[in-house]
Amino acid sequence: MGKDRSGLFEPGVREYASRLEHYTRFELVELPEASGKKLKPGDAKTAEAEVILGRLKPQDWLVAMDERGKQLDSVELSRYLAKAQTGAKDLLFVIGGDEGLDESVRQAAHLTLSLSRMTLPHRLARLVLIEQIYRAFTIIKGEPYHK
Ligand SMILES: C[S@@+](CC[C@H](N)C(=O)[O-])C[C@H]1O[C@@H](n2cnc3c(N)ncnc32)[C@H](O)[C@@H]1O
Repeated sequence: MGKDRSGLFEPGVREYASRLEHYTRFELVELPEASGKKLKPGDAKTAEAEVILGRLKPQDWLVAMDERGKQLDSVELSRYLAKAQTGAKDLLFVIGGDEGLDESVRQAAHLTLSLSRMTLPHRLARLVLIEQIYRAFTIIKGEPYHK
């Protein structure tokens, strides 16, 4: 959720997005956050959830990013990606806005994934996640990036 124009993390995200193009079709979708629109936090999350779930297609595996989710190591994440490839699934990783993700998004998720038990700003979570997706593809290909 939300655009990243901070200049802090976005160059790194762009770099990994361009590296990922060698391995897969990758699209970064920045949906407008509802939290700045004078809605109560709960209402903002519900509004954002409707937009997120409205984009879900039958072939998608939704991965809800949440610090309370399951923790995988990089090799385990690479196996998850490989399994999605084998099953011809599109992975839709969703990072929440300031208020986090609505329960309905977590309920609809194929996997709720934690990057750590610590709360990260969502723009930093985006950078960490995309690096891990890139790393996972290099693991699948047996390339030396992951040591
Ligand atoms: C600022 S955090 C929201 C925190 C919110 N208070 C909550 O309880 O979810 C914004 C988003 O970044 C992502 N995020 C932050 N820390 C994370 C972590 N450790 N693991 C996975 N995702 C994380 C999640 O998608 C979260 O919805």
